[in-house]
Amino acid sequence: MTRLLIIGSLEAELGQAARIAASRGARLRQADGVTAGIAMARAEGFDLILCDVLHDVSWLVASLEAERIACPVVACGRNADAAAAVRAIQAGAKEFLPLPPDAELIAAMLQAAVGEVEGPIHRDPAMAAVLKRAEGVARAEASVLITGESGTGKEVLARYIHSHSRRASGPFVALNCAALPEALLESELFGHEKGAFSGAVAARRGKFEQADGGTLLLDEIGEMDPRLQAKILRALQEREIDRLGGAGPVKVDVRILAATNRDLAAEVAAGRFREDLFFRLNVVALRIPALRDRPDDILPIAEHFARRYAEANGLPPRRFAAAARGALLSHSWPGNVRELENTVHRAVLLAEGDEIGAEAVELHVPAPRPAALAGAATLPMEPQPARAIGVAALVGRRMEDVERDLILETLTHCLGNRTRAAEILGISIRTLRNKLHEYRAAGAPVPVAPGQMPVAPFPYASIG
Ligand SMILES: Nc1ncnc2c1ncn2[C@@H]1O[C@H](COP(=O)(O)OP(=O)(O)OP(=O)(O)O)[C@@H](O)[C@H]1O
Repeated sequence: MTRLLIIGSLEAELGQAARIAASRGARLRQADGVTAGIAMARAEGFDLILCDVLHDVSWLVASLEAERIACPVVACGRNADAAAAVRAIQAGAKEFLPLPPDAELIAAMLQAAVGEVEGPIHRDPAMAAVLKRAEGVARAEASVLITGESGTGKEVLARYIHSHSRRASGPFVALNCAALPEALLESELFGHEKGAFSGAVAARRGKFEQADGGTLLLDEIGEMDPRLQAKILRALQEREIDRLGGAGPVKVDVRILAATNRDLAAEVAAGRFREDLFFRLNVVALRIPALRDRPDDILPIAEHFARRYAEANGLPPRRFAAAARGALLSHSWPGNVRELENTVHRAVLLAEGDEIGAEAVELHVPAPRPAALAGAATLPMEPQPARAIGVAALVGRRMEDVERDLILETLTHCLGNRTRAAEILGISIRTLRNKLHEYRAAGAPVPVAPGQMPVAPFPYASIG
């Protein structure tokens, strides 16, 4: 179920949008203005915010970013108001929803906000076996540890388990434990009271409380430091958490799913991960095979994304030519489904003619991995972080040049989608914007997302 916050008056067309969203199963909250909306987002957590352009979308986006409240914002306004749409997108809104609302666009927007609701696309027996096991454990309350290389679909599988569980009507909340430094991660997980630390200007519910009655996915749990591991263990055992600066424990009813691309057993052996927490999380283990080990999944997933991105960009649906299918099947997909999705997205935009030809399928052949830099505790065949790939080739270059190239290359890889690029780079969107501004001023070509100019139909599939 999508938790949707609407900022604006529900009297006119926005009310219609709210009714459509509710009829599509969204759980709605409404705020009259941005200040009230931010307070609600801080306290409750949402999957999506729909904000009328009559309100200050730019301030909303900047405040969410400043408070690290990860939630996509879709701006909405009267169809004819193109200038407002452009301003909203420039202010950082993911998309623009023209009013009066179209029921199908709202459905697509809600679906994109919660990710892949249809469940993992699959045809390969190796993946079918994983899903069968996932369905089997979904209805139990046990914790599940999902492992697999980066981009194999661990979060997709976690959502699938949630949607097949008894908690399906409750919230699904995901947190990337590697994305934040320890102190911030702690307040993100457990929440804090007003004044708990300098900068805690208002009380905030943590992810545990937001997931109450539902499921909490702790992604990249292998990156969590031991002190927080102990607090997670306590939350699991006692079913209660302590807000930072709070007066006493708060009861929570949350099922924990954890995901990692590390070999947690090896992390335990190396003394970096608590054994008791490992056993607690690893009640059921699900390992998603790398895409190259389930080749029968490649074409169905590619076709799914070809349809989705054609629709999102207002292009006719096209099939892959035989040579393109051959190229997709012979690639090793070190970035797994995420890489396949990006490749297909790009191919859909580049292809000319009635079919998607091999020339539109741009495949990146990864540089060989220097053995000396390979991480000891990663899974076999794990694609290494960029720092381990070809670092020697960078010696002799200026730091700022390397940074610029990395930023622009990542943005190109993300087809100009700044939110995604900032996520991958681990920097705030504001930092990214400032850097791009500098590069543009210095004459560097900066890629722009095809969906950045709001031309109908709007590419909702790019949310998230
Ligand atoms: N079987 C699938 N069918 C359709 N889409 C998929 C499938 N598996 C993954 N995806 C898509 O691929 C992308 C990466 O998936 P996801 O984020 O779940 O991977 P992950 O293993 O959690 O990655 P990471 O380790 O980097 O967090 C997402 O856009 C997701 O929707």
